[in-house]
Amino acid sequence: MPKSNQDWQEEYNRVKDVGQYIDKKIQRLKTYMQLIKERVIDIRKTFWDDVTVNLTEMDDAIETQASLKQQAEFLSERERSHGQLASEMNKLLDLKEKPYFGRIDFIEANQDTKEKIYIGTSSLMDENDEDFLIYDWRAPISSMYYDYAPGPAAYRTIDGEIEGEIALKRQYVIKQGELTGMFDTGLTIGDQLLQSVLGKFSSSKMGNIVATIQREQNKIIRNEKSKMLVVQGVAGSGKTSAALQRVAYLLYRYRETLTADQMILFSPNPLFNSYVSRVLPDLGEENIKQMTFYHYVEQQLGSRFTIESPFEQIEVVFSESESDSWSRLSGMRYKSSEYFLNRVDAYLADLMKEGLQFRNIRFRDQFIFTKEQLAETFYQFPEHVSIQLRLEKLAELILKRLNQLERKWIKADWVEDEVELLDKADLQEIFTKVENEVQENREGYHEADAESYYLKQKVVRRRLAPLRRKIKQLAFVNTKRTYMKLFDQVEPGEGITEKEWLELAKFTQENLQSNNLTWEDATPFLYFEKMIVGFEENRAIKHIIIDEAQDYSTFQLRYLTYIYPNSRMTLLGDVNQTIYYHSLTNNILTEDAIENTERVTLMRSYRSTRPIVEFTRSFIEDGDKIEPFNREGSKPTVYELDNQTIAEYKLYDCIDNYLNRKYPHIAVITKTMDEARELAQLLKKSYDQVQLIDQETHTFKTGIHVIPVYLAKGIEFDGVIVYDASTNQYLNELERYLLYTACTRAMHDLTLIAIGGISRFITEVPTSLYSFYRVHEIITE
Ligand SMILES: Nc1ncnc2c1ncn2[C@@H]1O[C@H](COP(=O)(O)OP(=O)(O)OP(=O)(O)O)[C@@H](O)[C@H]1O
Repeated sequence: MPKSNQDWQEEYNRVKDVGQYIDKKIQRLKTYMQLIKERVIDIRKTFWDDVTVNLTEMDDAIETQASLKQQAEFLSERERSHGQLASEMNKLLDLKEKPYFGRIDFIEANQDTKEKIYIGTSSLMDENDEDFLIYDWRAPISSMYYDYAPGPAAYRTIDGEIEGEIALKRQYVIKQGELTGMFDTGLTIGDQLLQSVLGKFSSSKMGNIVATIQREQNKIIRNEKSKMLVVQGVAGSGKTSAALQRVAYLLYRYRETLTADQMILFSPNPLFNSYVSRVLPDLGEENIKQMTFYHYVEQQLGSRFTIESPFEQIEVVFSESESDSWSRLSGMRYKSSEYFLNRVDAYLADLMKEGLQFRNIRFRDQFIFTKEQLAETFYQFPEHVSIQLRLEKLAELILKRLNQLERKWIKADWVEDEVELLDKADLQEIFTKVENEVQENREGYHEADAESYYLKQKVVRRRLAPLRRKIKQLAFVNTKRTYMKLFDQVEPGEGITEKEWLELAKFTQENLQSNNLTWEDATPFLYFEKMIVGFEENRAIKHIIIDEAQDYSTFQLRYLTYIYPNSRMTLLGDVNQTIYYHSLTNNILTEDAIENTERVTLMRSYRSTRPIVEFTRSFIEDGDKIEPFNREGSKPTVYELDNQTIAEYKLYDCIDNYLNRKYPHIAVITKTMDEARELAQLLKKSYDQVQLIDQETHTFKTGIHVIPVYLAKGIEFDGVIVYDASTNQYLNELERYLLYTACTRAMHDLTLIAIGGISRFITEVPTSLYSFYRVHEIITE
């Protein structure tokens, strides 16, 4: 729709006017903040002047304490309000740059007036605090901007649905407070604007998408009803983006009852944490806690076990073959299956009757309870009493026994010896205690005896403290040994032969025996243990968001629902980007079993150019259903090269090409960590800014990244080189997904280099969709 000059002028002037008004507010706020700052400095300086310190009498001391408390509260209140004003200031500074990005003109049903709704990242009221100059993108009325084309429209408020008509929908390009472009749009929000946003170079930090949220993404962002929201979205469809805008939306929508520390994002790797860390602060919200599931398991079990990381497990998968007589692969699949979960649950039920393993409780080589005695007492409880309750009762009993023994040990010789080792502070504490008791004038009180008794008691209690702590933690039950015994029962079950089961049992038990936890055992073991000793529930968490959810097992999901019982869940993933072997057969995104679930599917891919999407979607089943966003670019290039020397030469060539295009983020994606390490070493000889990404890398910078595919999850690069895309690297089903994941990281350019024959997944792609070169030798001058 052509815009008239008058329209343009009016909009141009409005941006200027709003800008001036924001400037005025900034100045006012600055002055006010300066005042508060001076006051805070003043209070700090004169803090002690305003406190009356008098410690002579008890009453005076109490008064002093109250006066101190009052002064400290006053100071922290001022500091807090300075903090709030600083956040208000940040919002205003952002609005000054870009006050709004969209507008709808809405005529409410049965009313004549047309309301112009300008939409930005936060709201702004006029001078009289009466009208909105800008509406927050999360306000109920703003939802129509994302959901409707011009014509009939409606939005929901707490009082019900408001119907009406959108007379105009407009988008703005505002740079540094100046209007530089505007478009009147139809249903989809500004193909034109989206084109320009998506065509830009990548950034080290993901940006927000509030100006161009698409309708189907808006469904995810504003979903409020579902206890569980499952999003299956193709690569680059904006799952992570939608998830983060959803967090911002929920924080706004429930600002009275929900805070950032009540939400957790489970992310695929540490690098991803850094990559998405700016989205929420840029939207004026605090970041929420982010962690990987591995990190969580480490926190829980890391002090007792060496835990294999999920990435180490992937590397094992690459080196194993299913045709081996027994491979860990079948174990991985088995241990993450619903079947195994049921097996574990059945075993837990059996433990109510028999089989729970205990540890001897000893103190200084003396048995307090043997494991047999503990088992006997445990199984004397009625069968219906839960394991956890029985253990708690048992702990009480043990602690009681310890109290009795403590009195006996106080008289022991070793205690006498150790009293000599007590330090000054300990002695002082006991002397004061005795002094106080002397003052109580108890009859027959003997000071020296009391001192000696308390000193010995101190020695015994100190020595007993670790044991008491362990007993309170129910550490006298041997969960490891009990879990190991599960594998003594010969019961192969689904998809696993008896011979395989025996191998699997031996492998599991040997590992556990030496305190090594494979990744496939980590969650089942954790689940098993917590079912016995009790889950540490975190009832404060109200929302958890799981990105790359396709890689989670049923166990992991079940576990999370147990530890966050009050939480809603948002699961986002893509079955075609599965990187864990176990998920090939049990993918939670495709399971129907999850109850109370709402599902949303995203089929449009925004990250990559049309030619890249057309190429990559050919690798996967039903790929033709993936809709590319119409952004032009060159076709992916595939090189089939005879040997490594030529391949390396081509690699340099491609990197030079990408560098010439000034791509800020270039990735050389390998299959394994070893390959990445070797290549990074090689490339560092010729280029600055080469960064090897491993599982410890926490920050994402500009430059050339050499990265194994499984660590590139969730991240994007301007130009991607897949090295090496040969048939012996990408052959089986899991490798199909890996190749798809690697290629879909590319925004603008994609090159695949294969040493020897190209992968069968590439040969399945119609040749019209890529440029192909076979090179036997490189001729240089
Ligand atoms: N509505 C949108 N407006 C602008 N950019 C968008 C929009 N939706 C997605 N994008 C962009 O597309 C790219 C991919 O988005 P995102 O990483 O959220 O997708 P994803 O589905 O999580 O991808 P993957 O599963 O492949 O990691 C990002 O650069 C994001 O900014």
